[in-house]
Amino acid sequence: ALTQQMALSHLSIKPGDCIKVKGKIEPDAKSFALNLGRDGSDLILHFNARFESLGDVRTIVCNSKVKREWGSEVRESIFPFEQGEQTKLCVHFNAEEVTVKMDEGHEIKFPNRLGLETAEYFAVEGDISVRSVKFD
Ligand SMILES: C=CCO[C@@H]1O[C@H](CO)[C@@H](O[C@@H]2O[C@H](CO)[C@H](O)[C@H](OCc3cn(-c4n[nH]c(N)n4)nn3)[C@H]2O)[C@H](O)[C@H]1NC(C)=O
Repeated sequence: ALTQQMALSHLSIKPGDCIKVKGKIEPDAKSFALNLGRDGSDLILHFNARFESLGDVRTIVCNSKVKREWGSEVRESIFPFEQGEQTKLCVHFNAEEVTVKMDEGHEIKFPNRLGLETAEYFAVEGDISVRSVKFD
């Protein structure tokens, strides 16, 4: 399992809000993840950047979680992260999809399988040290 760096709950994140995370990826990072949803058991997005983990190399794996059960994974085609570097991610969602904007304009979209209209939970885990989290 990934070490939890930060978990915020009792939020009321609305469609259109942007969650901006700035952090530094560890020099020997294997994996880091962002989780957004109702709580740790019900996630509209688990965004897992794997440098080298679970058989994946430099691959973003996205998934959802419903009542603690993982959904079906999607492996993205971009991997705009480097070990030891600063990174900035902006997560926002609506009832249809979740969007993650990364550095240099890279962007991925993932279906909002739970159809959540608000999110109360946001967590960051793995080999990243979070410098700031902004909701605006
Ligand atoms: C090929 C073998 C079977 O498939 C593999 O099955 C693994 C286990 O489900 C998949 O890894 C999980 O993928 C999840 C997203 O779909 C998460 O990234 C999960 O790591 C986050 C995590 C671990 N844990 C955790 N570990 N131990 C406990 N108690 N909790 N909780 N959350 C990973 O452990 C992994 O991504 C998946 N790989 C493929 C290629 O499908």
